[in-house]
Amino acid sequence: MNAPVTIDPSTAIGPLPAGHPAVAPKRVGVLLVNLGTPDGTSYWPMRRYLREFLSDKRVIEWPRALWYPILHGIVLNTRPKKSGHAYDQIWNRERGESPLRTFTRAQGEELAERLAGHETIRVDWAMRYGNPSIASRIDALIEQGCERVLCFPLYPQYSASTTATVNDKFFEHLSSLRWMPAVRTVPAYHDDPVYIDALARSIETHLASLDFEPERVVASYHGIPQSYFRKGDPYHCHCQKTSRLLQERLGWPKGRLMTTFQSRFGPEEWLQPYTDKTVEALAKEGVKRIAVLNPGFVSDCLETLEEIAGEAGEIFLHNGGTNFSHIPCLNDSAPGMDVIEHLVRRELRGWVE
Ligand SMILES: C=CC1=C(C)c2cc3[nH]c(cc4nc(cc5[nH]c(cc1n2)c(C)c5CCC(=O)O)C(CCC(=O)O)=C4C)c(C)c3C=C
Ligand SMILES: [Fe+2]
Ligand SMILES: [Fe+2]
Repeated sequence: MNAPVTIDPSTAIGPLPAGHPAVAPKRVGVLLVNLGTPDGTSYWPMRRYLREFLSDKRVIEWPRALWYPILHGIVLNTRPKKSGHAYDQIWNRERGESPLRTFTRAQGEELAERLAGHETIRVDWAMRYGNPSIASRIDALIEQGCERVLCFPLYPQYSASTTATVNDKFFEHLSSLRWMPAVRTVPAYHDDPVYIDALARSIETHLASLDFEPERVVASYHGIPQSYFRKGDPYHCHCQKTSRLLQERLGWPKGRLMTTFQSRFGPEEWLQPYTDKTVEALAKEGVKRIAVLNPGFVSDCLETLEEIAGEAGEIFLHNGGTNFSHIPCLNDSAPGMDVIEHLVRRELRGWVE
């Protein structure tokens, strides 16, 4: 019988017994996770991405027996071409990837720089759907010696269809590991003062750069089906609270900042008022100048660049508006990184001093 190992492998004091696996230094990992992205805009990469995304029960809650025939029989035959065309309008050709991936990488790199004073911290980033996968980046963090990992779903407002599914995927991979790291997840931060202040500063800076003064500013959030809200998803309340705090922080009169919901998918009723219908109605009522921001998106992506900066702008101008401007997401701007850094430092308390 072998003699028991008397050294503490986590501190690696003393020589390891023959055959003992190499012991890495103790580190703390931070994993930023955003929604996802196809690897390319042509049919097959689009189809692979949409298949993974739209097979998620947290995203489409319909019974599988009802949804799968529609998904595989109709959606995956028609949507890849349509979505591929939309991605083509915004694709980052220099890097060969979607803007969401470019911005998420930039956020990861900038956060790593901001935390460089802490030798034990390693920062990485991943996508819930597509690449780099959450599993592959957890493995990479563990390989670097991370025994503790903070998972950061990059969504200010909680929704089961975004925050929860990132955490599901994170825990799914942990369940396959023999030596599981200790973990924490970053909660939604829809009412965090640092986030509200960053949004307000981004609005003020953008409006100051315009050669017109918008009569209305529209805060457009990604929608969810009404049925998810009725089942208890707090997303709608989180969005409303973000808008209220933002309006208070800006010191604007009631009504100047409007809240709307975009990106409907499928036949169900979604959260209202709808963004496209609202900008159309504003133009028809005689409002000439508006600006739109997307407080629920940490990075610009298909839904902000193509659907809002592109389509919503066209709808507004086509119906009588004269000036339309899209206020960029916080992305990797200094105020945006202040938010991410603030939340990560707060959640690492007790793990990193
Ligand atoms: C029932 C379907 C969907 C729900 C619920 C949903 C919720 C939801 N999504 C985001 C953020 C993003 N969604 C993005 C794209 C996107 N979303 C859906 C459907 C649902 N989203 C679809 C079908 C698509 C793809 C669009 C297309 O192919 O035409 C993106 C953009 C990704 C990118 O790479 O640019 C984001 C971000 C939130 C915040 C949310 C609920 C709160
Ligand atoms: Fe979505
Ligand atoms: Fe969209």
